[in-house]
Amino acid sequence: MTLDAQTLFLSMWVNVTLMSCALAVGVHWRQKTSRTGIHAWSAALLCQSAGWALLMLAFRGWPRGLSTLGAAALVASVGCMYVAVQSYLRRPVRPAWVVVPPLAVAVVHWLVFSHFGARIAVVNGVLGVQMGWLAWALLRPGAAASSWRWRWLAGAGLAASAPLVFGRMAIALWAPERYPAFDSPHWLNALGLLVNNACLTIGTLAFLLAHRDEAEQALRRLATVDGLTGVLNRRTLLERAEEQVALARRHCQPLAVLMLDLDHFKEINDTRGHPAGDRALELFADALRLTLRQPDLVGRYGGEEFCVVLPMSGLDAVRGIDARLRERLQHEVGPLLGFRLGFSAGATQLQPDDDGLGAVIARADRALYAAKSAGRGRLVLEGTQAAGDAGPADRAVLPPTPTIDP
Ligand SMILES: Nc1nc2c(ncn2[C@@H]2O[C@H](COP(=O)(O)OP(=O)(O)OP(=O)(O)O)[C@@H](O)[C@H]2O)c(=O)[nH]1
Repeated sequence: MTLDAQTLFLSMWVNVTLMSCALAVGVHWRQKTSRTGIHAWSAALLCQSAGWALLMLAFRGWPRGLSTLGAAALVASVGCMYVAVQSYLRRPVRPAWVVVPPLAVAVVHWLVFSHFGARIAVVNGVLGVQMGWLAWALLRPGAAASSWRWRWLAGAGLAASAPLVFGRMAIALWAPERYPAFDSPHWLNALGLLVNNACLTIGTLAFLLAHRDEAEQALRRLATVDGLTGVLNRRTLLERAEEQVALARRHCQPLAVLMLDLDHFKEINDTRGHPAGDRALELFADALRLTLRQPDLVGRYGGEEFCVVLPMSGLDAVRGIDARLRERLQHEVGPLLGFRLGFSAGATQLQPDDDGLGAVIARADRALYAAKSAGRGRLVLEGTQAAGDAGPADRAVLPPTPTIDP
């Protein structure tokens, strides 16, 4: 069996065109997650398909114009691959890197068209540099936190293609008379078509994997994080807090739980509307996150109620957090919202006889209720007897700070 370049070309062209159409139709344009990356890859395949078709058509007529357009389309195709790669590596896309190479190649190809070696060398040189750079961006160690599977697949395909393209450039530069015409049955053409086809098929698989990984991450995020505020949702908070309680009990370490509830929140909704209420919740959660340390857990416990779990911490830490949060609300959040936001808080510590998280949260909730009953805008501490500590339990009501004035 001999490798027929025309049959190989046709099978590559049909494959690339079908993959491009299937991706464009199969991955909905309105889908929010990882939309840019997969559609950029689909556009790359479409440019490949157009580029190769134009190069073939150039043998039938208007060779200068059609082969110039074909060369520009192939370079534009690698520009679209760059957008796909940057999108999944979460790196910024420089529009100039997408637009300038195909335009420059088109101009130079048109100008040096009568010089066979030069025009082939220019196109292949630019393609080789683009592919080599992309392969490096994908394969270099520590390229991104994203999954190595798709990076490796896409990078390997590009790394295999780049030397072939550079080889074509070298022949065109130094032995143009030996350069095989694109439609001739030469082994170099057959090899190029085979590698190109394999690289694009593997690339499609790689970007589908990247797309799936990103969608999976988005789903995982949706399942663990509260959509409005970005803090943990109640279920995830309780799961992680339960683990922290078990650890604290095993190692006789302190652990504090702080419940916070916005004051007069209903009034904000009623007088300023729900969007203002939502914005207040978002800014409150942001302020809370900024006030906490990395190992602390924060979650939305109910509508305008938040729960904070502080591993390895006692009530002193709670006092500090409460004071810093009130400060932040007054000086940073208030001016952003245009009104003052206040909260009540109740806190407690893990006790040696607590049988689990439920008991600790129930005590913190009671302390929060006491803070509300005592006039809001304050912190109530309950149960200072820490795990492993034999001191008496007490309850302290911290003085109120200015509450909301909606
Ligand atoms: N905008 C908005 N409002 C919410 C959300 N979740 C709960 N709420 C509202 O929060 C309000 C809570 O009202 P209350 O339980 O009376 O609490 P409050 O007005 O803060 O009163 P105190 O806690 O006693 O100071 C209700 O009107 C809920 O509809 C939300 O996600 N967005």
